Amino acid sequence: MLRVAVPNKGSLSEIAAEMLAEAGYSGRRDARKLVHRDARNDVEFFYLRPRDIATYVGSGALDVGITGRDLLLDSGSEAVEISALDFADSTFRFAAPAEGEIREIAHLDGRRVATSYPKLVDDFLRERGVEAVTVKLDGAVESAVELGVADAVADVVSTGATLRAAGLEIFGPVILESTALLIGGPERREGTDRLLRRLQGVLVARKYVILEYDLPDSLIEAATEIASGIESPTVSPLNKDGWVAVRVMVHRDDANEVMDRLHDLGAKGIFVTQVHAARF
Ligand SMILES: Nc1ncnc2c1ncn2[C@@H]1O[C@H](COP(=O)(O)OP(=O)(O)OP(=O)(O)O)[C@@H](O)[C@H]1O
Ligand SMILES: O=P(O)(O)OC[C@H]1O[C@H](OP(=O)(O)OP(=O)(O)O)[C@H](O)[C@@H]1O
Ligand SMILES: [Mg+2]
Repeated sequence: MLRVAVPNKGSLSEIAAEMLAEAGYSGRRDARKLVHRDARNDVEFFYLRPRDIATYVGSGALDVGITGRDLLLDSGSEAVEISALDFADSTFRFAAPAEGEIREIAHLDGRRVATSYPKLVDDFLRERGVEAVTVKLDGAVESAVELGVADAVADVVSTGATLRAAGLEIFGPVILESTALLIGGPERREGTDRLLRRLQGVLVARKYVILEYDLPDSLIEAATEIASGIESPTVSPLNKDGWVAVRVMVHRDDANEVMDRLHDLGAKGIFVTQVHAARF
């Protein structure tokens, strides 16, 4: 039975649970439950703090887990990235008071940097020869400067709204680009590949739609240039001389533009359907 670590709280938990459900797994019904066994799929889910997941997986206590790249690297665990999961994208950045003196990482020498990711920050600064004191906080790190416990912060940035609201401005290089990951131990356990294929199926289903339309067969080449599909479009005969039916996968975000272009080319009866699941 594959033992899977799933985030029980925070930014990752809801989408992780949604993806597993879309991938055909049953999940816990009660948010206080710590373990859920999906016997049909031969998987057991352990609901854990996102920050602890890399520790469990790296030690071999659990086989795989869903967590953020920033949390994985900060943990110092031996767990490895198996695949990115296309959610919880963020960058990890330094920030200091706008109009202040700290404008580059060299200015952090001898200063205090508040963060929830002390290893990530220490490693980054040490490699660049900067000696700062990291102040470990659990969250709401942006308040640390205003409240006088630090001179700068290093934190997760998505829209930047939290930093702006605290009067802080980003400076220095990107510390890390983070995203949600499927992680595993140093050795890949049996059953991991099946979970990975299912999650990748969910990613494809979220990203693509199926476009179908009818077209004079003389226009197939031009239509393929507009939408070429993953391999190539499926073209079937219609019961009308000189016409074909075409089926093709397109990026969800491009679907309307592609439909407009196919319409202008001469396609008829263009419609879009959802992909519910996929295997590649
Ligand atoms: N605003 C955000 N946008 C995108 N990803 C985020 C955001 N905040 C946190 N993350 C990502 O979520 C993961 C952090 O998990 P964590 O549980 O700490 O989330 P959280 O929202 O900070 O939860 P909490 O603060 O309630 O503990 C990290 O990988 C981090 O990069
Ligand atoms: O750039 P933004 O879109 O504003 O998002 C970034 C903020 O989101 C997260 O905070 P969260 O809500 O998780 O609170 P926390 O600081 O307690 O972790 C993160 O720690 C930043 O503070
Ligand atoms: Mg947070």
